[in-house]
Amino acid sequence: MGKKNVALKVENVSMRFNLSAEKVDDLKDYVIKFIKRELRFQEFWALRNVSFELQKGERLGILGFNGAGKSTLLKVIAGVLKPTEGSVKKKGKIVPLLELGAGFDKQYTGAENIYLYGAVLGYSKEFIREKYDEIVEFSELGDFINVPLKNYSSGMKARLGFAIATVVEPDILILDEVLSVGDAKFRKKSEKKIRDMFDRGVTVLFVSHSLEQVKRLCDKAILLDHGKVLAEGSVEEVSKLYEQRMK
Ligand SMILES: Nc1ncnc2c1ncn2[C@@H]1O[C@H](COP(=O)(O)OP(=O)(O)OP(=O)(O)O)[C@@H](O)[C@H]1O
Repeated sequence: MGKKNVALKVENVSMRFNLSAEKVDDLKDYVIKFIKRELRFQEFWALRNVSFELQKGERLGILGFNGAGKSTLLKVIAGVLKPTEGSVKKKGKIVPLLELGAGFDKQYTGAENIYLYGAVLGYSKEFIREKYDEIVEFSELGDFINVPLKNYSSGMKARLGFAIATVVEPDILILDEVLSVGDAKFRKKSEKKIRDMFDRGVTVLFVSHSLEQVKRLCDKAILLDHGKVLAEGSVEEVSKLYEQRMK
């Protein structure tokens, strides 16, 4: 495959978080400790030197136990977090389906939230207006679309979030556990929508705790362990290694 087909290049990405190591009781205590320079932060590296490359249309599963750094890596690639070191180069429009509905306001109706959340995702008002009916239909909310979100069940909110976020045609799609939302029927429908995007050659980054789902949807995988890439290769090879480590 030629270089011109590279959709995503992650180079030596490291991400450091500062965890407060000192117990601070209140603001006064904080100020005193700060002045006396007694405040220490413990450094924590959630990602260490992560590098990989994806060609257009490749679908990468990111495997690893709790706290391995999977969500952090997706956030760095989506541009939500700036890496402490390293760089991410991407080609085309990227749509992150991270925490669905994080941009929702409970006081407003579903219809109003379509515009609100759409704006959070960077869509124009005209674009949302054009896609409005399609979003409502996919969400299957019916008359509930005119009810404030505080009266929605969590599955209903997730359905609306998924419908809004997937109405665009992205070049790179980031999926973090989102295929586990909604009931079985909606999950099936979501998976079909995502498969249709696959057919159109979208590049995918996928995190799921369901190994079976990763095997079904991805062709490549990496295994993260304490922020480092432990293995990289075909989804069969890497998931075999992951399964061995589970025992
Ligand atoms: N904002 C933050 N500040 C400090 N530490 C953080 C922050 N975000 C994540 N971490 C830490 O970074 C590590 C990796 O977290 P991350 O959420 O990326 O793991 P994960 O592989 O997605 O885990 P899970 O499978 O549980 O979702 C964890 O130890 C977590 O506590």
